[in-house]
Parts: sequence; structure tokens; C-alpha cells
Amino acid sequence: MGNFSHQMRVSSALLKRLRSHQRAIAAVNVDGSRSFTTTEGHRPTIVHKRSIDILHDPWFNKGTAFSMTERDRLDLRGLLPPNVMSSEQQIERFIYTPTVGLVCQKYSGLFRRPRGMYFSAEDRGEMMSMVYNWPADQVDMIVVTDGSRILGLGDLGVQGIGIAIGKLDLYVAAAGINPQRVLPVMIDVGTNNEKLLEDPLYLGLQEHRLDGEEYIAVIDEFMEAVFTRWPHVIVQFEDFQSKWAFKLLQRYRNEYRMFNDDVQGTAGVALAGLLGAVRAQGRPMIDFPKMKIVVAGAGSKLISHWDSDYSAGIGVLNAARKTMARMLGDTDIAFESARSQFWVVDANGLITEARENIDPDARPFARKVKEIERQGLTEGAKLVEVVSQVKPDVLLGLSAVGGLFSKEVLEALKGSTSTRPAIFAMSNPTKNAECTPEEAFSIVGDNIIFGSGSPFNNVDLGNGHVGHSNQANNMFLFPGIGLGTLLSGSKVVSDGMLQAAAECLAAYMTEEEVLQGIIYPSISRIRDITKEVAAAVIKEAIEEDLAEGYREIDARELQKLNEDEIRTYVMNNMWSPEYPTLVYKRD
Ligand SMILES: NC(=O)c1ccc[n+]([C@@H]2O[C@H](COP(=O)([O-])OP(=O)(O)OC[C@H]3O[C@@H](n4cnc5c(N)ncnc54)[C@H](O)[C@@H]3O)[C@@H](O)[C@H]2O)c1
Ligand SMILES: O=C(O)C[C@H](O)C(=O)O
Ligand SMILES: [Mg+2]
Repeated sequence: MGNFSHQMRVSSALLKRLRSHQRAIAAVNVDGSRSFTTTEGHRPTIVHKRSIDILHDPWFNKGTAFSMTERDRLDLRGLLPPNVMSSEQQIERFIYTPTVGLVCQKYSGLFRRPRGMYFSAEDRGEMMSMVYNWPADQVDMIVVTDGSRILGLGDLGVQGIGIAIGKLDLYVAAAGINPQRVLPVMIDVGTNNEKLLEDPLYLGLQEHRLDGEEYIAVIDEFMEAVFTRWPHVIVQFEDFQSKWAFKLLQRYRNEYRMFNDDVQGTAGVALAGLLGAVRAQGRPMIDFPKMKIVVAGAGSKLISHWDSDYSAGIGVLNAARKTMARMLGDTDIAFESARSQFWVVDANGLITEARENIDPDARPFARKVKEIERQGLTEGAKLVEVVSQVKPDVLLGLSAVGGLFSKEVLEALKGSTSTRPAIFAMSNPTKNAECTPEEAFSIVGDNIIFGSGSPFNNVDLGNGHVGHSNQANNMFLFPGIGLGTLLSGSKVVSDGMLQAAAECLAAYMTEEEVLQGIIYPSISRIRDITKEVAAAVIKEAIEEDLAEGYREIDARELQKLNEDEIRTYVMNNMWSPEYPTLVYKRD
């Protein structure tokens, strides 16, 4: 009892400190620094500019939300449409996938003003000084892309910066990262998109992509430059073509605070969905190793491709296999036997050991020829044949091929041995989804689980029944992974931290929701799930002795926090989009 009350005293003292720490950040924001808002929200922010200059400054611009008195005070009258919008109304207009894809496709034509930084192959040798051109002394999150695989839209070159901007918008909205402390980055090493190479309006380098050592040297220089200026920043790699995604992850993950969203975030989100599908059948999660899973969209893209091609699908397969093996006792035998739960189909059909030039990352999932012959299948079998013969519990698509789950494939899935088959059409944007929820529910039946990468409406099944359309998107994990890493002060993003994030998402929905077919949260709960994921990541970082603390909170103090206190710590460090009143003061 004595110990307990002592602990309580320590904890509440610490909590007070966490709160005053938050106020301290707010105070810094208020005293004329380039602040947008504070979590306290009531004190005015002093600005040293007015009129059109404010509208051109994203850190101060509220757009249509300037009140009439502010418009008068700051000489904004007549510079904005007359209707004053609330921040809630502005949020209504906030969109990500699939719109972000369209923005990237049309970026060169839409470009009005820059947002973020551009490093190009021409900047070699200069990056270390270039980073100082960015106006913010504090940057918490960088999302970087080279534009080589934007959603399922392929190589969009410099226009891919829209993805980095969109993901950081999600960091602000979901994780409460202060918008002044995010930095979207585009590394332009050229493009292999012939249309862009010929487009006179294209804004990027009009030459073919750098490759090999030259390419790596550019990314190395960029990493060194940003970590020199902002040693505590976290760098999220986004939409790099699979040829480079995994290699760069392996190259940097032990040295820098970085992760790859498409490989690691997607794997965790898919894993949470697979576990959700087990729960939705009314079975315990421990039954997961019995699931038969067909994955469409992993392996190489070209018949003669020798390079390692670590697609999002391979990330999912590895994570699912490891989880099954752990549930089976974490032995080598368990790991080996878990392999036989997966059938992997790429552009060339079912992958078996008979495949020539097999992609090294897909090889562990290549089926033994004898084994699949017993199942009535052969090397290169079509997806529809695989589904007919295997009768899987889960059909998961990360192929970027819209409509791949055709009527025939979905008809075949009706033969599934599962009481509630699950379909994950995870490719983005909307037109690349392997199927729509209408197609899935109408063809396979009402009693399925459906998830998709891009948002779709629920399906009316008649008689008051609803077919739930879950959004299976890495946005439910990456903001929490980034925020949790930041607040823990860990210097790396460990496998354990990623696993903790995925497990947190898998356990987030209640039993009742899951039985109704709701296996992921709705977007309206994104702050809450992000808080939970961030807390799980911090807890794991503490347990692994990786947490070094954040700002005034050191490692020892972090170690004293219980689970609720970690949540409070996370919440207190989330920035909230409340507009402060702006007051002009001459410089
Ligand atoms: N929902 C999410 O959170 C999420 C996360 C990451 C990626 N994605 C989406 O996944 C898609 C793929 O991304 P990636 O980086 O893995 O791309 P990728 O190009 O590296 O991989 C695509 C894979 O699909 C395979 N494929 C192509 N045609 C096929 C066919 N007809 N049948 C079966 N497989 C086929 C290819 O062989 C390749 O292995 C994209 O649309 C992307 O937007 C979604
Ligand atoms: O961007 C998304 O919506 C998810 C994912 O990162 C993708 O590349 O498709
Ligand atoms: Mg992505």
C-alpha cells in the first residue's frame, strides 16, 4: 500500500509536469514565434504581416475561417469570399485517398505555390546547405517520396510530392503533429514515365531515373543532410517503387529514425485485418494459423526481373507468416509450417518452385509443385483457379489491378470453406481496387468481411442489414508509429514497436463491432486510434529500453509511466486545430 501511494504521488507529480510542459510549448507558440495555434487556443497569436501576405503564408492563413472582425483588423476584407466557415466546415472539405492521386496526376498543371522541399539529382553536393533554406528550426516529421510508385498510378515523377503532402496532412489531423513541424520532401531523380518526359509543362527533371549506386548516393546525401539539421526528425519513406523500398529500408533502419509506410505500415494494417477476419467468424485469434490466405499482388512484375521486388504484398505475407509461427510456438518447424497457409499470385499466376527467375523475396512463399498438384493446381495457375481449388478464408489484393477480383473470381470464392470469407481489395486509388463492396456482397453473399484501401460506402443489404465497407489503409497505423516514435525518443523504429502498433489496431474494435463485420475504425475515430497506437509504440520502446525521452521528459521519467499515463502523455502532446485570434504587430 505504501509503495502504491508513493507511486501515485510520483505519477501525479509527473503528470503535472507533462501538462506544464505542454503549456510551455504553447507559450513559446504565443510569443510571436511563427505559430499557427496552441492547444489552449484562447490567447491571441501575434503576426508581423497582414493582408495578402497572411493569405500566402500557410502557417497563419485560415482561409475562409477568418472572422469578419479579423478580416477588418488584418486588411483582409474583399480578399476572401464572404461566407465565414468554421474549422469544422473546413474539415468537411478535407480529403485524402483517392483525391490525392488525382492531384498528383495533375500536379504540374495545378501548381500554384510550393509546399515542401525538392531535392533533385542536380543538387548533389549541395543538400547539406540546402536544408537550411527550410524556415522551421524544428521539424518532427518528414515524409519523403521519389515519386516512382504513387498509389497504383505508377511513376509520376516530381508530381508525387502530393503524396508526401497528403500523408503529412494526415499526421496533422490524426496524430496532432504541429503543422509547422512537418516537411514534405520530393527527391527528383528523374522519371521513367514517357508521357511526363515529353510534357512541356512537366515540372520535374526531364531525364530517365538515376539507378544503382548513383541513385543510392542521392538518397544517402539527403538522409545525412536532414538528420544533420534535425537530429530528432523521423523520416517516413512513401511510395518508392518496390525495387528500392526494401533495400533503402534495410540500409537505413538501424542508423536512422525512419520507416517505410508501404512495407511496414501496410503489413501491420493487413495483419490487423486478417486477425479481425478470424474474430469476425466468432473464432479466437489463436485460430489464425489455420486460415488459408490467397494473396494477389506479390512477387516480380516482369517475367525476367532479377532484382528483388519487395512489394507491399510481400510485407504482408512476411508479417502474417511470422505471427502464425509465433502463435504456433515460435519454432523453426512452426515457421516452416505457417508457409503452407499462403498461395501467392503475381502477374504471372500462382508462384511455385517451378517458376523461372523467381523473385528472391517471393521465394519463401513459392508452393512446392507436388503439394499444389495434389490441390489440382500448376505453376502459373490463374487467380480464379487458385480460388476455386483452395477455397480460401481470405482473398487479399495488393496488385494495383482494378477489377482483378472479377465476377468469376468472386463466384469461385463462394466455395470458400470459411463461414465468413474475407475480401481485402487494398489497392489504391478507387479505380485500382480489386473489386467494390457492392460486387463482393452481391456475388459472394451477405456474410462476408470486406475491406478496401480507398473508401467506399457501406452496402445496403435490404431488410435493415448493412454490408460494412471497412477501410483497410495504412493511415490507421503510420501516424501512431510516427508519433509514438517521436514521443518515446527512440532512435530507431524496431520490429517490436511495429508489432505493438499492429496488435493495438487488431484489438481496437470491440467484439460486438467485429461480429457486425466492422474490423477497422471509422475515419472519425482516427485521432483516438492514433493515440492508442502511439501509446502502444511508446510502451514497447520503453520495454525494449529504446526510449530516450522527448524534450524535458527523460528516459527515467518515461519508465515510471503506467499505461494510462502514457496515453495522457500522448494526448497532451497532440496539437489541436483550433484557430487562435491573430493580432497584427509591426516588426
Ligand atoms: N491499402 C493500403 O494501405 C496500401 C498500402 C500499400 C500499397 N497499397 C496499394 O497496393 C498496390 C500495390 O503496391 P506495391 O507497392 O506493392 O506495387 P508493386 O507494383 O510493387 O506490386 C504489385 C504486384 O502486383 C502484381 N500483379 C500485377 N498484376 C497482377 C495480376 N494480374 N494478378 C496478380 N498480381 C498482379 C505484380 O506482380 C506485383 O508483384 C498499389 O495500388 C498501392 O496503392 C495499398
Ligand atoms: O496512400 C494510401 O492511401 C495507402 C498506401 O500508402 C498506398 O500507397 O496506396
Ligand atoms: Mg503509400
